[in-house]
Amino acid sequence: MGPSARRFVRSFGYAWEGIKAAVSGEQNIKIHLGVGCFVLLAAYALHFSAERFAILLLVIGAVICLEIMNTALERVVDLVTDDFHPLAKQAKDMAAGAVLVFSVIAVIIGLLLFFKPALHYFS
Ligand SMILES: Nc1ncnc2c1ncn2[C@@H]1O[C@H](COP(=O)(O)OP(=O)(O)OP(=O)(O)O)[C@@H](O)[C@H]1O
Repeated sequence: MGPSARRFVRSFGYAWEGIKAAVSGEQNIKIHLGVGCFVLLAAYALHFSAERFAILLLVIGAVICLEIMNTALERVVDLVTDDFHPLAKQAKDMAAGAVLVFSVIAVIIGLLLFFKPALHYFS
């Protein structure tokens, strides 16, 4: 393997370490992962079309990515200051707000995606 290929593989290793650190350190990410797996299983059971499945995967992936970015930002803020700082509060609260906004959108998209297949399944 050449040096650039080795660097490429190593960067995957660092990214994997970041994912593991975020998941093990944050209860919210564990919950979102659990809910995501459950929703994917439910979609499979309801025989979702490829298009519905793709949208669902996109939404679940986006929520988890946002959670990881939020966690990264929390770490950076904690690294910069141990003291109370209004800007630190704003930064953390804004990142948490971004997760909240997309989580609400994700629930709405989920309901829209599940409505027809669930109706079809239970009728
Ligand atoms: N250094 C800081 N200065 C000012 N406000 C802060 C600071 N650190 C955290 N806060 C605020 O205190 C509240 C709780 O933050 P806390 O650190 O307990 O949780 P978090 O870092 O947001 O999330 P987690 O519990 O997952 O680490 C939030 O409103 C956050 O913005």
